[in-house]
Amino acid sequence: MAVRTLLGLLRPWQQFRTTIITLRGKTLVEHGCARSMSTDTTTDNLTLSLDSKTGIATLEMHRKPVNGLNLEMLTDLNIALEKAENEKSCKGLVLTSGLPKIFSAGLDILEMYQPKPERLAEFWRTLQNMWMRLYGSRLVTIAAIAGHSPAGGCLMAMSCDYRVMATGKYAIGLNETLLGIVAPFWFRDTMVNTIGHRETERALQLGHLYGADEALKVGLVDHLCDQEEVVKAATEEMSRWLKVNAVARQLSKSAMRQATIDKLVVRQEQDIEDFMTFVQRDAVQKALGFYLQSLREKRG
Ligand SMILES: CC/C=C\C/C=C\CCCC/C=C/C(=O)SCCNC(=O)CCNC(=O)[C@H](O)C(C)(C)COP(=O)(O)OP(=O)(O)OC[C@H]1O[C@@H](n2cnc3c(N)ncnc32)[C@H](O)[C@@H]1OP(=O)(O)O
Repeated sequence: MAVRTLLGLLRPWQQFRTTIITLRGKTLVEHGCARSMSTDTTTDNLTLSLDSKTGIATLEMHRKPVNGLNLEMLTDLNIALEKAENEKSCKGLVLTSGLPKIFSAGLDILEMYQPKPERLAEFWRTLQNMWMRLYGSRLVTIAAIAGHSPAGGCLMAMSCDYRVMATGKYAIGLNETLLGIVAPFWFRDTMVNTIGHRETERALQLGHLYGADEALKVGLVDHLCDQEEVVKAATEEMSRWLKVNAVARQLSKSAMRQATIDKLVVRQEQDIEDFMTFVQRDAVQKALGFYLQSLREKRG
């Protein structure tokens, strides 16, 4: 409190600071404003910025070409989410993409194809941690989806409290079976919690990718709007959520979600082992190889 009061006496130009942090050999540049306690972070993969007036942070993913979730991207996401979580003045987070026509293509398949075991384990643990952080966040989290969002992209969107999606020819869903792989139990649980058991059962087996209208109909997303409006619509919706008593809302969220998170907490090591065994099977490697090939051939 005393620090805040002192900072308030500083002139605006005295309050800005730039910090450079080096992390895993990469450089994060921070532009912070001491008065608002806000901190903006940009990495190769994302930008986190906080609007100090509203307390709404925007987390924009921009890993080319398709926001594929590799180890580095997931690490950056964990750091950004933790930073927003720990920033007292931050109340809500809009998760979006800076790439056209893509929210996220999900896990970077190259992390799973012909992997090095040590990195594979770290990759999966970092994904688990990112999901637990996002799904259990104290913040109001809204996904602004202006593009495709298969598999891991869909998981991230479902882990938010509310989803705004652009109308258009974009697809969202857990399509793992189309790759010859199986969505892990915590992906499945998150979908069951979002659209119910029967719809999840059907969608998972078929690897169904929903168009925007259909996603709205089954409750996979909550609102549709024009592509250019998704972030604005997400921010407008956020202001409604931020009017609710924060403690009551957070306790309600945790009452609904904590049991699902705890299931992974107690099985985290086993889940890593299961993943490693499954992914390194010959048949799975073959299926992933074919899928990667088909993606490449699609481009011609
Ligand atoms: C017992 C069980 C225990 C444990 C569980 C075990 C198993 C593991 C479960 C793992 C869960 C997996 C989750 C996932 O997220 S898997 C990833 C699923 N993602 C996809 O299927 C999306 C694939 N991509 C697409 O469909 C299209 O790319 C997309 C997103 C619609 C965009 O289309 P477009 O704009 O036309 O772009 P391109 O297709 O031309 O792609 C450009 C470029 O990117 C490459 N690429 C695309 N997606 C991925 C990806 N997910 N990973 C890696 N690379 C990707 C694509 O090949 C192109 O590359 P190029 O070299 O040709 O430029």
